Amino acid sequence: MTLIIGLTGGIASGKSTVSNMIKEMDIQVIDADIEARLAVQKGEQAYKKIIAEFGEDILLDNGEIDRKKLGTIIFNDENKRQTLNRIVHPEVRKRMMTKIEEAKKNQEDIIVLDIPLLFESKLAYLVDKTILVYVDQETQLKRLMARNQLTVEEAKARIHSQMPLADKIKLVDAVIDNNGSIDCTRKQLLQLLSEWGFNKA
Ligand SMILES: CC(C)(COP(=O)(O)OP(=O)(O)OC[C@H]1O[C@@H](n2cnc3c(N)ncnc32)[C@H](O)[C@@H]1O)[C@@H](O)C(=O)NCCC(=O)NCCS
Ligand SMILES: Nc1ncnc2c1ncn2[C@@H]1O[C@H](COP(=O)(O)OP(=O)(O)OP(=O)(O)O)[C@@H](O)[C@H]1O
Repeated sequence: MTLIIGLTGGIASGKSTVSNMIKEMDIQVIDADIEARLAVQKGEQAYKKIIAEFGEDILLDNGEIDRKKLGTIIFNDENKRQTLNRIVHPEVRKRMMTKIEEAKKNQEDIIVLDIPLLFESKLAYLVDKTILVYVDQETQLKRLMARNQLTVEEAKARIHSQMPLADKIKLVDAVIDNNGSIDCTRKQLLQLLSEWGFNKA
């Protein structure tokens, strides 16, 4: 039996930071953000649909999607965000399901799905256990602004396009508090995996 863990959080709450620690333990991580990038590469169905909906203005000179431009549009317009979600999410789900099936066939003990929108997109049925990477609002805002070079308004628009962490916290099996140091986060992760019977770490 493969234990499937869903790792979620909010934008810039530290999911990639935690999932990198998990990868270092030789546990397979399936990352929804990566699958979403692959799904909109030049020539893919979703790429064509995005151009049909958002126009060729959304492209860079090399024909790839201008992610910065598309981000600015969809994080400031709920209808357009939903349009993009309707195009991209089914493709992401398909890609993740294929990888889950492969992992099961390979009899992996444990795999982790890193899905920012695990609850918003109603994907929790895919996983056995859920972990929330939690930060307080101030830390989230500060880290997001620093990482993506955003103004307060731009960062808040992104945060508000997701379910608040205060609501997600009620839905998960475990919480990793990522307000403190990286070392403190790593300790919580190790403790949790060992509680769930995974001691290879
Ligand atoms: C809007 C896009 C072009 C911005 O690209 P960019 O490279 O700047 O950001 P990246 O893809 O790395 O996403 C960063 C974070 O933004 C948040 N986010 C991304 N898309 C969404 C969305 N539709 N709704 C809410 N939050 C989102 C997530 O927390 C994600 O981890 C891109 O995120 C996208 O295509 N989004 C639609 C697909 C999607 O929902 N992806 C999220 C996981 S399936
Ligand atoms: N404990 C920590 N202390 C200091 N900085 C941190 C900590 N954890 C993460 N960061 C920084 O905060 C930013 C957001 O972290 P990370 O990229 O892991 O978040 P994420 O949840 O994967 O984001 P996204 O949803 O946008 O993909 C990064 O710049 C990261 O280096």
